[in-house]
Amino acid sequence: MPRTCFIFNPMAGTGRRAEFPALLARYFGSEASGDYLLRPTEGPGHATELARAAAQAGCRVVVAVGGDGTVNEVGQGLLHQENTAMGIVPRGSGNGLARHLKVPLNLGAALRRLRQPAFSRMDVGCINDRPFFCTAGLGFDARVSQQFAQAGSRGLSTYLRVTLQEYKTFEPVPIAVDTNGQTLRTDCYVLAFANASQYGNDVYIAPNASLQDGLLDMCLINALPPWRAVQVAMGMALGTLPRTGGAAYSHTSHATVRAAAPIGYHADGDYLGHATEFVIDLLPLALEVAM
Ligand SMILES: Nc1ncnc2c1ncn2[C@@H]1O[C@H](COP(=O)(O)OP(=O)(O)OP(=O)(O)O)[C@@H](O)[C@H]1O
Repeated sequence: MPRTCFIFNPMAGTGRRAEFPALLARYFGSEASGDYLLRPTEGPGHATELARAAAQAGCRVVVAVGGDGTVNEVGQGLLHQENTAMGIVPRGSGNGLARHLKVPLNLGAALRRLRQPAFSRMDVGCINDRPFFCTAGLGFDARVSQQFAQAGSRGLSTYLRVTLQEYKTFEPVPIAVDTNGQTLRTDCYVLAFANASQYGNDVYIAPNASLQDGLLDMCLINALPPWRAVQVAMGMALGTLPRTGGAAYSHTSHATVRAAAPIGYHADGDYLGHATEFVIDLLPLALEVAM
């Protein structure tokens, strides 16, 4: 069995897709020589099956070639698999986890590193039993994920357009958050749980988040009048959100949330639906990564 399996989402990102197999051949030799496996995905969820099968067949590294959605699916397939680490070749639009891990955004450079990777472990979050590797959250960011998925195009400009459009109509929902022995009652504009620091595209929701501290950075934004929206947007872009006063932070490994009305939620930018009850947990160092 080859040591490395590349799981390639041909629909991820905004650029040219056909070039990846040729690039892979340049850095890893030909697939026929048995040096690696290349497995294109055929639709949502397929990367999880392919990753699990590759791990069970004995691959040491399974590489997600795509964005955070592909990383999430591959990561889910590798959870609880001994001796298989996840690599990333960032081919998505946002690439939040890859950026946090400082994986080169240049595909050739990312592939070169994977020829002799360094291994480490990272924490994994769960929201209502769905694993997330980068961020999860309730409220406005989930609404943006929901609308972005339906926008018909991807990339930063679509993301910004959708964000502005949804800002005009989004109404906060009253919530109660139980964590660290306390109950916090507030209106929720955004309640984010950050394992990694950013949403992608270097938009930082929790710039101090660590993948190895056994904790999620919980970030609450409870009102967004226009002046605060500008403050929050600037803080996210510059990585200075904690210093703006526009968001309140705490750290947690377990939280429950009850909402007064159904509220949307997402994991790694994938909109998961609406709910009124949420359980958020952290699995310490549950995934091995190869970078
Ligand atoms: N063959 C396919 N056809 C259509 N969709 C696919 C296919 N394979 C995977 N997908 C789906 O494509 C979605 C988007 O992939 P991904 O998130 O990796 O890219 P992205 O959205 O461009 O990047 P990012 O999440 O970093 O912004 C994933 O949710 C995945 O389930």
